[in-house]
Amino acid sequence: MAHFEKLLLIGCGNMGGAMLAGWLAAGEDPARFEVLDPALGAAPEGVKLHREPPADSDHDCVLLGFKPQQLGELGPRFQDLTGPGVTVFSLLAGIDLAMLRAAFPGADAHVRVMPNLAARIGKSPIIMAQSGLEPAASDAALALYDKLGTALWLDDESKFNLATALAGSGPGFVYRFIDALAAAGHQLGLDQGLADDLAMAMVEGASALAAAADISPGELADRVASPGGMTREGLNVLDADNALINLLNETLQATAAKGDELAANATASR
Ligand SMILES: NC(=O)C1=CN([C@@H]2O[C@H](COP(=O)(O)OP(=O)(O)OC[C@H]3O[C@@H](n4cnc5c(N)ncnc54)[C@H](OP(=O)(O)O)[C@@H]3O)[C@@H](O)[C@H]2O)C=CC1
Ligand SMILES: O=C(O)[C@@H]1CCC=N1
Repeated sequence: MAHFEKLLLIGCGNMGGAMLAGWLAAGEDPARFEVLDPALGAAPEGVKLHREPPADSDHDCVLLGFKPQQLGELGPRFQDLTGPGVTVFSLLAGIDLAMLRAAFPGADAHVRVMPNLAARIGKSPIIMAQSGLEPAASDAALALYDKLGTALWLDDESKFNLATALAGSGPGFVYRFIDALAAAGHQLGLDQGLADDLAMAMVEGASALAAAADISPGELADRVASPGGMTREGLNVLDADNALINLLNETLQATAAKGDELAANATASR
């Protein structure tokens, strides 16, 4: 039996919209998708848009793309859309499988999915954890999300918020880094436009090289630092007292902790 032939995306904002665009760009048939979003301007061509929960949809899975803070309010409204024969895929940060099972008890299976915005261009890591999928359905789920980048099962769900902080929120931190690098270049004397262009082009090339290289980013950093040269002086600033590592440690901790808080608040509001 085929799995996940018709996906109903509930909430097509920044992340859901990026995923839908990514699937369509990867050549998926738009007829495979429907969207439920009360105020969305328009769905992509060929994708049916519902303003109200549809009574006649033949979907076999939903993808929850609204905010975790809305679970208590919206969960009860979508019981009819998540009955037997339907798998619930959820993007809701912090909301764990036990909470998804409690919110959508009629569904066949429940899957946490954590992509990032690069799903739009097929370059997102996608972390997944599941409950209730048979092996063939599990393979089909992985294949569906693999079209948006690289999908993988995280065996230990207790690490999901931490993995989310690194890979789901991560682009936000990288964009902040690019901005900060450009701002520093400008403050020290480069024209703003030149600093912006150099920072962007540098990060694009450096990350492509790191992805293609057969040595680690740490070794690559050492290759950039010519003996007795300039780069080592800058690396010394980042490395002093583990400054950068400590900063990122704190960044990931704060981000992951917010996932626990979102879950606790959603539980309290049930
Ligand atoms: N942004 C990101 O990079 C990532 C986000 N996520 C997760 O994705 C989810 C969405 O986040 P994000 O895309 O950033 O947020 P957005 O606010 O951009 O998207 C949420 C969407 O849900 C819609 N919505 C609101 N109420 C309803 C309703 N009753 N029925 C259907 N749709 C509704 C919103 O419409 P309206 O705007 O009109 O209220 C909006 O289009 C969250 O759970 C988040 O944790 C996961 C990974 C990365
Ligand atoms: O900020 C958030 O909560 C979501 C989850 C990961 C990225 N964005």
